[in-house]
Amino acid sequence: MGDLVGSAGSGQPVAVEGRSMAILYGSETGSAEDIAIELGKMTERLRFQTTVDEMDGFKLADVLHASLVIFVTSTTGQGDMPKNTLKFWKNLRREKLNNTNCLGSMRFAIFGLGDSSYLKFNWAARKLRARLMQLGATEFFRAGEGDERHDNGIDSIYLPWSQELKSRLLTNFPLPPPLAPIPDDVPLPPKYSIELLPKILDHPTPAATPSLPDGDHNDGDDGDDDAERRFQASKTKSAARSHIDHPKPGKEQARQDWERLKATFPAHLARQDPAFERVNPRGFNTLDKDNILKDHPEKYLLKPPTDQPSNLPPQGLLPIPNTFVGTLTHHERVTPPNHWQDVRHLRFEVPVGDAMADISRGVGHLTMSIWPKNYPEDVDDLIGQMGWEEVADKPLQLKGRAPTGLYAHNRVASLRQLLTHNLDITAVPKRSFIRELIFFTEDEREKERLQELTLPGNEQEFYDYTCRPRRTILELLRDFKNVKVPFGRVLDLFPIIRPRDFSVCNGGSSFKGAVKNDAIIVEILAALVEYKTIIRKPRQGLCSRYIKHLPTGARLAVRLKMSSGPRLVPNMTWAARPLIAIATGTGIAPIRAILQERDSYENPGEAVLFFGCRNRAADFHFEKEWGTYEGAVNVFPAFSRDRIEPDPRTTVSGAAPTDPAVDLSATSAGAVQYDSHKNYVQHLIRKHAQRVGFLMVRRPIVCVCGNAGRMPISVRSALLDALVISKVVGSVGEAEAWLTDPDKVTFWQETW
Ligand SMILES: Cc1cc2nc3c(=O)[nH]c(=O)nc-3n(C[C@H](O)[C@H](O)[C@H](O)COP(=O)(O)O)c2cc1C
Repeated sequence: MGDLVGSAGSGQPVAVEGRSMAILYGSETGSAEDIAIELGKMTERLRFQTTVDEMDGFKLADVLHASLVIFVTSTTGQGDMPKNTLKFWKNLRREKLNNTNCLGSMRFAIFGLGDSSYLKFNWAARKLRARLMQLGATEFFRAGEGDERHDNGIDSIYLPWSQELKSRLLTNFPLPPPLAPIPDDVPLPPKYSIELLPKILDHPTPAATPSLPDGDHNDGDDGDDDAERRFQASKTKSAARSHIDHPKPGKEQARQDWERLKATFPAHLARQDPAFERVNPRGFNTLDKDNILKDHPEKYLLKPPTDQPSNLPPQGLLPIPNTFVGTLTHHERVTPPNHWQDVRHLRFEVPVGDAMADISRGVGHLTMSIWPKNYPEDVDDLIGQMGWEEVADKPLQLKGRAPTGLYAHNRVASLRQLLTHNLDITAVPKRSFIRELIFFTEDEREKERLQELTLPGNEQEFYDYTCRPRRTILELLRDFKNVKVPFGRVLDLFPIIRPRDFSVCNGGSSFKGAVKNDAIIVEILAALVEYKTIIRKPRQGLCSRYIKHLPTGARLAVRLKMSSGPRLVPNMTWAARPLIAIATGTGIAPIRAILQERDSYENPGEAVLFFGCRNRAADFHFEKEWGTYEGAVNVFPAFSRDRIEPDPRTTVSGAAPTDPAVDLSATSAGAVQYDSHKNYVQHLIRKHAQRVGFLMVRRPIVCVCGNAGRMPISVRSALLDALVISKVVGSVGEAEAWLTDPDKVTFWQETW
């Protein structure tokens, strides 16, 4: 971290010497990372020399060089730290640091992201904060705890917190006169650099993607070596269509882009110019507030998703570290065609080679990550909108640091390849994205509208325009037609495609029933995300659309990792413990894996499964399987949309199937009419309270998987009631203590 850097268009340096800020994040699915990036932009404007990276990207010693440190972390698993913090966290927890006051010089602030439906709300941030203070660090600003359960999600807490933090920084860390913060309408210098290479790609078609060399282990060959080699090698091949281009040298191109950018400002001057309206005689209807916010579906060129798009995303494997090459061997829609939800059962054959022993240890507890890709029609669309046709298929070299999670062979890719494999052009735009667009349009109305959408106080408007209709970046760019992003800025602007994690839904012999010795069979159950939004335009999640059309035989880079929390089937002793599983929808996936894994041991313990779905006929997943397990698995399905009637198949043989006359006065719900009108898992838990109580005193494993939100809260309350109803304890307070005592119950929740 060093001297003055760059210039922010005012002739003044961007950062002040010795005024440095390290922003360290821990994130599983990107929310904490987005916040860290946004905070980074804020502190850059306050002229802190700012570095934003995941915690594991920092060495503890380096962090101490920063004047101030901001930590942003989500909580995952059961109150656990996110994966990209584990190295840093381990370092911080070393015993030899105890009583050393080694962080005595650190001044920090922390923002946590969590979900209050979890038992251990925001525990990662709390644990981290406690340890930092224990090692002598000083908190310079109060901790913030965002909660997904709030009306506007994390923003409800984050926005006021960050505004207050900004004021505090301005007051407590004043800038030396005559410096002032960089105004919001002056662009910040680019962070990432890509330059044109003076050769064309050997496969300049939309479908062109680099492919892996031999072998099935995807090693993530992401080195910096000899970027030209591949192009040289293809020279003869592509001679017929090759032409020598003379692009500007990268630095010169970047400088020109930068000058052009700066020239579009300051915005307020243009806005005040009365001639502006005259030189823009075309109507601004599409940008008028009413049109933008009310939205007219017919404005969009996007066709509703068809069942078989003509042009599928290209196959081809990115050099993603620690991945294997999985081949799709089975792909089936398991819900009827007329059912509202499209759920897919996919099976992959994955040669894992030497990693077999490691992976086998995690069976029953694994997730599989898949990196989705964009469709060629969307990529073409964006290239057209931005006017990138000339450069779209030319090789680009990534210089310096690349954004976290961006993978390209030898750091060379065409713009089309980046847009296809790396950049999430159909994500719902974040506030920081919209704010950046202001710098890329010369149309004053557009600038003004973009600004309005991001102003503090306009959260509802922002939310109505982006999240509620789940508008995509592509669609937003169609609304703001004059936004032209220089291709060299794509890495600064567009989010990176993140892998989507799916719980592996098989275990035991089904998992290890290998075709070859070093191959395993991995199955997932994927509910495709398809929305009908308030603007009546059907929407699909990026990964859902990708999976929907994946043909059998497709080869994908997949990563297998252990879910967080305790391993639930590590050995025979654990397999023999009772299991109380509660799942809704595709939350059944990890439960099935656990049941199959338990079944591979002799004498697995008794299991009860409360499974919530809509209809027996539509989404009672794996119905036919439940009777085939060796161990006792008693399944109590709760069909929320079917007529409720006693079903002999759902009762426990030999055990009390229904409640006796119970005294409900001590339960949380008082006199609960638990199964008179509704049929959800929580009602069945109360109904079968005696069975639940019977298992609760036998040191069970309790798993809750499925939808986040009300479900885990209601289930918890029902479990507490079951403990009271079955007279295991005398009050809800005692039940609470029972459920949270790790010596009595192992509690595991995975909801999303
Ligand atoms: C599998 C899973 C486990 C979670 N566990 C917890 C938890 O124990 N405590 C909590 O407060 N939030 C928990 N959350 C909520 C996340 O912290 C929250 O959604 C956050 O915004 C995610 O941020 P990220 O995308 O940066 O990881 C969990 C979320 C998921 C999907």
